[in-house]
Amino acid sequence: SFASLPPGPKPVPFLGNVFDLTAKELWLPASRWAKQYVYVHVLGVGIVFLNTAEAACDLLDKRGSIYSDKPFLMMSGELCGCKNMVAFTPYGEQSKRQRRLLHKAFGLPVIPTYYPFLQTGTHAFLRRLVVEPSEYMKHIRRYSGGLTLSVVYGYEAVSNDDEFLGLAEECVGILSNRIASGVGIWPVDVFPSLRHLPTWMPGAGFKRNAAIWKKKMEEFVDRPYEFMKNSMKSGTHKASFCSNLLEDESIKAVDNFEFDLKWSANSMYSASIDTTITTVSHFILAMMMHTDAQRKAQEELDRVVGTERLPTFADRASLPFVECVFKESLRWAVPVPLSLPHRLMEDDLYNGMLIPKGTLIFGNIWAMLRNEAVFPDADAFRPERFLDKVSPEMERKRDPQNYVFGFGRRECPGSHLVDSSIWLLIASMLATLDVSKAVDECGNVMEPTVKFENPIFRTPSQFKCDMRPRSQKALSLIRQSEILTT
Ligand code: HEM
Repeated sequence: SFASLPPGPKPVPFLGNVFDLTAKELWLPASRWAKQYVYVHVLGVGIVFLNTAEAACDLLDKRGSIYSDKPFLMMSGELCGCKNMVAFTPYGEQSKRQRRLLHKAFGLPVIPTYYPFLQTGTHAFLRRLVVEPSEYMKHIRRYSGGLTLSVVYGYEAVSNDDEFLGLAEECVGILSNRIASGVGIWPVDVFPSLRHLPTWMPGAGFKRNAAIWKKKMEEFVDRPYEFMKNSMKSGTHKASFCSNLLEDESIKAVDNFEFDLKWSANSMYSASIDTTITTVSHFILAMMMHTDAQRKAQEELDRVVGTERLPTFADRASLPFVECVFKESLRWAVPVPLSLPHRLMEDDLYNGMLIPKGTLIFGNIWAMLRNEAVFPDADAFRPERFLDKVSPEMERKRDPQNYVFGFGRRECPGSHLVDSSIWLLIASMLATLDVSKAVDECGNVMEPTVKFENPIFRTPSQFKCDMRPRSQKALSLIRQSEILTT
């Protein structure tokens, strides 16, 4: 018998499921179309959404040798110049070299060497937040972009309007809202000859946009790198991931080293910003909606850390409820809900279905983290769920960190950094701030309304909230942190 394709919504002739693939919250219909796996196609490009952890593990992890490629896309890769960004590089020598560099920068063993950086960055974030709480999104951007700029390039962002931070905001915005919107497939990806349309012709608007975006992307990759090289030349540089590697003669000898370094550095920088913003905004939203959970975490911090100092990594093991808040924030946020696409390199058979070579595979992380069998009352923010005693197997199954960073050989190389950086940010905010719903001029409590408009990241639109120091003592701890760290 012939194996059939996985189920999915009915396509229209020729165009396929173009009309089903909305740019907003695509993870919602993708979860509804079928329980386990969904097949759609756009202009003949096959796409599978994997809605269960089992399917993601069976295919993306266990069959990683054929499920780790990336699509070659004429529009994003070639015309917009993104093909050497780590999330776009085909599976092979280049992607392996780049991932080795990322691992050198942010692999598990090196994370503790960043603790002082993370501490200083977190305290500076708190200081900005108490001065200007309504601008929390900008402060998170400055924190996360600033952290990678300084660790990766030795560059210190001087203000929220820093030029490199602005460039990153603009470029990541173009990438996710324009270039990769929907599932990121453009007519020119399917009919490469369209690239030869003269730019002035109707229908060639994509070429004019691509030319503008490509220039921006090149600036985004080149300018921080040139800053770092110039400061090395003049001897004014701060030691950074890039400068350390450039001074290491044995590594420098590897073919394509500088090219890989430049693009890997940019990938670390660009991938850390919107993901951190999304996670921390969800945490703030959750705390203002669930003051009971906030109080419980604060009581734990007061009992374990006291109110005479700010929390540190040494406290982490003694703060089980803060850990639950951290995990639940990641689960509830699902910062990258459809992960990033992988491309299947050969025809594959799975549970009697045929998945053709070239199919793009999206792990539907949103659906996995809303699975009622593992997370009862899954839509609710309920940190206590992680305190329920369960088997070691279930313990692993319900750990959001096993999902939110994607799967297999393309899994997020920033996961260890995030585990430390966002934990400290959350613990420090809980220790010092009270978060509640904002109140308008007439004294009415304002219920937050959030929308999710970014096609790649589940970033909540900015909402109003009230954030203030828990006490005079907390405020002076925040202010003193500057003196202590400088
Ligand atoms: C809460 C924070 C973050 C989340 C939820 C997150 C999530 C993800 C996900 C889902 C993927 C796709 C994995 C796949 O294809 O299966 C990914 C890829 C990636 N992430 Fe992250 N990420 C976060 C932060 C970071 C940070 C801080 C860095 C900086 C080092 C980073 C660097 C990357 C890179 C370079 C890739 C592409 C990897 C490849 O294609 O080989 N991420 N991330």
